[in-house]
Amino acid sequence: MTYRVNAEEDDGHRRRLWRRATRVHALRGVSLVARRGETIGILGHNGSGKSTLLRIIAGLEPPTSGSVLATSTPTFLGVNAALQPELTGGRNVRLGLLAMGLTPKEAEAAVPDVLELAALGPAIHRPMKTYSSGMGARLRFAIAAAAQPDILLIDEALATGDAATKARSDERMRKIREQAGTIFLVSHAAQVIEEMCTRAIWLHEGQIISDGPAEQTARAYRWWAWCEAQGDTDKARGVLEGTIARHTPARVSLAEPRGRRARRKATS
Ligand SMILES: Nc1ncnc2c1ncn2[C@@H]1O[C@H](COP(=O)(O)OP(=O)(O)OP(=O)(O)O)[C@@H](O)[C@H]1O
Repeated sequence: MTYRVNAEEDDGHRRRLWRRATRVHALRGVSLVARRGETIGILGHNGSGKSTLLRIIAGLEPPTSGSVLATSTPTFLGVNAALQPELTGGRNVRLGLLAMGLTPKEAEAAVPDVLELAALGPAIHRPMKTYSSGMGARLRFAIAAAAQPDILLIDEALATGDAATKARSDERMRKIREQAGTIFLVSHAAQVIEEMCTRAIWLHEGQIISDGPAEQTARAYRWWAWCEAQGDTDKARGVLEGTIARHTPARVSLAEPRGRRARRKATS
């Protein structure tokens, strides 16, 4: 996935500045197969391409090359765009549910569950712009959790909230996981990925450098992130190089569905 952007450049002495069209390679050569029953965590540092990958899977952005094939429409648990800061939490619940594709009847039926999970008390009657970031995150997560799609995409929804919220949302996540066929979960928190996922993918500078059991991938990522945070760049580089050396890129080849091939043979 390549973005075309206008970037500013100088001549090295900062005397002159000009804008030049340039390319950002957000993802490179990413191939993967996700199976029913998998909860796939996506890890990577800032700008590594996690959100871009999710947006492409969701169909919100067309990839520069390649394609996404899915058995049903992947649904993004992200309702930020639909919510209105001027409206109360309660009104935003209805708005968010409709924005996620529920019918007015389904939305009305889902409201009590959402309010219970958000647990905002009387604050639910206040405009959303008066909420703390944790309260806003709780409301967004509760709205998002009301959807029960077969392929579910979650971007950082679990990273916020106090301990009580986390316990409630973990419980809700478990239920969502039981109902959904496949889940993709983006998070910076390797521990969340380790606890919630069956498989994890580590993206580094737009490339998959590790794809395997969640515990194994998340631990390697956590070790690398810790070395980076300590400023131990040699050790961090060692972890990165070791991870890349151990990784065997997936060779994805898509066979034509049997029925169609058989039909084509029969008619040719
Ligand atoms: N609309 C866009 N136009 C231009 N560049 C973009 C756009 N969206 C993302 N990028 C670039 O693509 C790269 C990957 O971005 P992306 O948001 O996917 O990373 P991320 O891993 O989700 O980051 P973070 O953890 O900080 O949210 C970054 O270099 C980013 O600047």
